[in-house]
Amino acid sequence: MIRIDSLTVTRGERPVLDNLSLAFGEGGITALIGPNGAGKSTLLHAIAGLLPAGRGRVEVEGCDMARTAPAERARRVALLMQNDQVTARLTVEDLVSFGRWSWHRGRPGPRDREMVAQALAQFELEALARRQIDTLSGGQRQRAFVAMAWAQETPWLLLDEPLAALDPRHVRDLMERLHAMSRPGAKGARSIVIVMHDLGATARYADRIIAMKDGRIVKSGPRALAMTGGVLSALFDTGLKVVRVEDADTVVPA
Ligand SMILES: Nc1ncnc2c1ncn2[C@@H]1O[C@H](COP(=O)(O)OP(=O)(O)OP(=O)(O)O)[C@@H](O)[C@H]1O
Repeated sequence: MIRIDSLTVTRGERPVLDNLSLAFGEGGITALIGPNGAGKSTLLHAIAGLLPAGRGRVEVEGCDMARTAPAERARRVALLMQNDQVTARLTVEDLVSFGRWSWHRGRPGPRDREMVAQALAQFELEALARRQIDTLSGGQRQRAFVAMAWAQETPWLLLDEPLAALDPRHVRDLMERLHAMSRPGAKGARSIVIVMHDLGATARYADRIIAMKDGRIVKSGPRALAMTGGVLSALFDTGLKVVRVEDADTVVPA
């Protein structure tokens, strides 16, 4: 369970998260949606415990994240930040191995090697394992970062716009994979919170949405109920509607 109580985060003069309260349970994909500057990334950072303790409280499975040591936090949530970059010369395998740091602290064991191998397989990176990160395409690099977060083996996976550099096939492949691994009861199931701008993918794959605007929650709940044309149109200040095409929902201009 993630529980957020009266959370206010101020940058400069104004609150970017404004007295926000919210709770949601394990399992499935929770999509954070909303216009640029709504506060989605800030909320993800707050859940990961990366903001200084301020007004309000964020708990992940009963743990007050702003007051928990980094290594402890890193066993509860893995955060993939937006536009994560590496400047060092690293291979894909090296990068994915970083996901295991909180477990081995510099002395990788068999479990660490097994999880890195699984991560490379899960995200179709085996053929790229020895390539330097800075020689990859944007989409390949993005997959390598998601694999690193996955290898951290946390119950919660927080992903900030992981679809940004992906072509349609890789959007579908990644979302299918995340969807499968977030099913309650799946082997090693993860609960996934994901910032998404792709409303079509949100309509198709999210189980739950949290719609944010101006640092507040406009609507949250099961996707099928909360993600309506009315909510989306008000959220993005443009006419949008949810329609069913073949077996899945998608979003089109109203
Ligand atoms: N370090 C900072 N200093 C000042 N303002 C900041 C800082 N970080 C974020 N903000 C402001 O906080 C607000 C929320 O930013 P945030 O990145 O959380 O939004 P977002 O919903 O993730 O946006 P986007 O969809 O564009 O990524 C924005 O107005 C942003 O300019």
